Amino acid sequence: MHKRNIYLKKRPLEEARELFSSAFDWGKMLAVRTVDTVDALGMITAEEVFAHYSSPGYHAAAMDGVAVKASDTYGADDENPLLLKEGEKVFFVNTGQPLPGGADAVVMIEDLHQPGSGLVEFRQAAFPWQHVRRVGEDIVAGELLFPSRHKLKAEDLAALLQAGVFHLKVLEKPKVAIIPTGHELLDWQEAEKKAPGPGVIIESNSVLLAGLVREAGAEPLVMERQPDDPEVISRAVEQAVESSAHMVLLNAGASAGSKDFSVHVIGGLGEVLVHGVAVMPGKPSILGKVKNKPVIGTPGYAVSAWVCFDQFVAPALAGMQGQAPPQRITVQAKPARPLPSKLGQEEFLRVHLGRVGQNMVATPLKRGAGTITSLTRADGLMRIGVHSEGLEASAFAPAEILTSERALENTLVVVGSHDITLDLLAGHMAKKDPLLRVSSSHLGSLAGLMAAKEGRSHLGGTHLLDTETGDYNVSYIKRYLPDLPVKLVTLAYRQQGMIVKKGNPKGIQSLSDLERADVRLVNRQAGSGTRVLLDYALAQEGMDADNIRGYSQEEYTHMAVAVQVLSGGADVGVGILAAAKALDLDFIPLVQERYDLLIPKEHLEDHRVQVLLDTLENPDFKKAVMKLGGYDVAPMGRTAWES
Ligand SMILES: Nc1nc2c(c(=O)[nH]1)N[C@H]1C(S)=C(S)[C@@H](COP(=O)(O)OP(=O)(O)OC[C@H]3O[C@@H](n4cnc5c(N)ncnc54)[C@H](O)[C@@H]3O)O[C@H]1N2
Ligand code: MOO
Repeated sequence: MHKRNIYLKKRPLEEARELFSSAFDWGKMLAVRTVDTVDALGMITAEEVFAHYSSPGYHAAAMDGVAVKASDTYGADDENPLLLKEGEKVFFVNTGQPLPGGADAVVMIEDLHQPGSGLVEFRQAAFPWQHVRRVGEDIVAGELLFPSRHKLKAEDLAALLQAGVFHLKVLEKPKVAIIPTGHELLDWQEAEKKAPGPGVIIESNSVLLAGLVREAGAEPLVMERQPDDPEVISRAVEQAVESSAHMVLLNAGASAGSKDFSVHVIGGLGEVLVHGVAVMPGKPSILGKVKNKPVIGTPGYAVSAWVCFDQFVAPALAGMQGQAPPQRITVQAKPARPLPSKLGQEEFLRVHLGRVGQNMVATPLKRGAGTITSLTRADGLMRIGVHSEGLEASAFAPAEILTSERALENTLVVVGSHDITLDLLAGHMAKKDPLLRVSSSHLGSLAGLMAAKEGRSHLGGTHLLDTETGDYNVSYIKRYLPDLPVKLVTLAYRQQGMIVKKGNPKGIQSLSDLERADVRLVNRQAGSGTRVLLDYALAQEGMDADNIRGYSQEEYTHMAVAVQVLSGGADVGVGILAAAKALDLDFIPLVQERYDLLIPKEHLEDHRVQVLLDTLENPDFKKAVMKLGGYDVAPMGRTAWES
């Protein structure tokens, strides 16, 4: 068996970047070539560019009217109108036309009177060069238009043509070879024919990396996928290094698995500069050098590959093209909940961002390196430093923006209990206002109450049963938010019950079955309404949580509970019917409960909240919720209580 990798040394990110950047002469990697100006969009100038022609090349009328010699009009005013003869001293011109001999000013057609017989009347003197674009007003022949290493935009190409520069020297585009590796990978064309089975992964990193390469102004060369065989991979890397590519990305096999060969391959062909970086995701990144070309081992997990690209490849491609490393705009944001992080490594946390009152609130997305949706849904990145154990919910920290600043102002921030209708709601709200987005954090009802209290959300879902009165939410709000004016709006009544495998193989019928030795529960987190419900039901039945296997195994959403049941992590979980239906699981009803939205009154007039409240009146939305199953939408939008 091949020896497993042990990281040479986990380098701090900055040190790894420095080692990599100083190992190459980036600025000298790209050849220079001449292209037609019209084809040079996005290219980088290889030398200074000077104008050949002036623009305009002649004195031109800047307005429609007449050209005159200004001094011929001196003395004209309302009392002393001046008549000049057309063709002698006055010449009609249109915008852009050259001034006829001797003329040095243009009078706009609106300011003239034409009494007839070729005479033009002036009631105001013109001053020299009025409404005239003089030779070289814009560009003077010989002047510097662009420095070397300037990235050409559309307006730059237009200026170059005006200046008579029709061909110019640019840097060739960097070429980046991408080699996907892994026995388990399946091309999408094959996956289209038949859904991949266990152990088979649809190959998607090559499209991820190729896209990122393009966005960095370079050209991807996606090579054939390679099996987990060090000799074969080595040959492929060698071939890529010998090719016209300026850089090679060897994807996956970067970490310590028995089939992770990248570091041996790169080391065998050349030199490993860095293996292992103190970042997460992206830890197993490999930075190497083969025949003076950079060869990078990008980790197999998509987010890790993205971080590796973002931190090493993108700055390198910028350096090759004489550009500063890309830098994102940052905002100061408050995390919607405390975000603990491992000491000793920098974490790149993907977050939703949205403004609540004065605060920009950051809601963390999934943290796993294999969760590509944590990137597709991210508005920002919060970086938790190597020496930090995490971010506190009350403290501001910088977030790098991945989307537009405008989008951040259009996000409704929802923190509280999870309900599947909240996901539907976002789509229906967008029909009313396409710019609106919803960021939903599923932390449970009680955490939602706290977020509302602390100004970290616009609203939150809650379904906290008052075990004494049988009512929902009100007593909790009175206890936890005594001073916050709020409105409680009902979203729906919903069916809670036990989610079990299709066909109910364990024959679970009632709560008492949870105490059976062959039954394993997946629970919801403390502070969630569903947990309150289960604990209450157990107490009523006189059951002891200690006798329930899996009671301490917690999940944060109904869907996560259903996934555990589906995948065999548990036999039963308490949740809503819609979650069971979504995964084709069976369901044993327990109770119908009221699910409300808690809205602090200070946000009631907010446009985003208004759109939400309007959507609760929308029959299409109600229909869509009913279709999920297990919901009674009759009370949707009703005020359940207000303080
Ligand atoms: N014992 C240890 N295991 C792991 C460690 C470690 O330090 N010790 N590191 C973990 C970390 S962190 C990461 S990140 C991953 C990535 O490791 P590899 O670069 O070796 O990647 P693979 O194991 O080959 O693949 C991971 C994952 O990604 C999928 N994959 C690979 N290529 C593609 C592709 N082209 N398109 C889509 N998906 C791809 C692959 O199938 C795997 O599921 O390792 C941890 N393990
Ligand atoms: O650090 Mo790995 O890069 O978590 O996924």
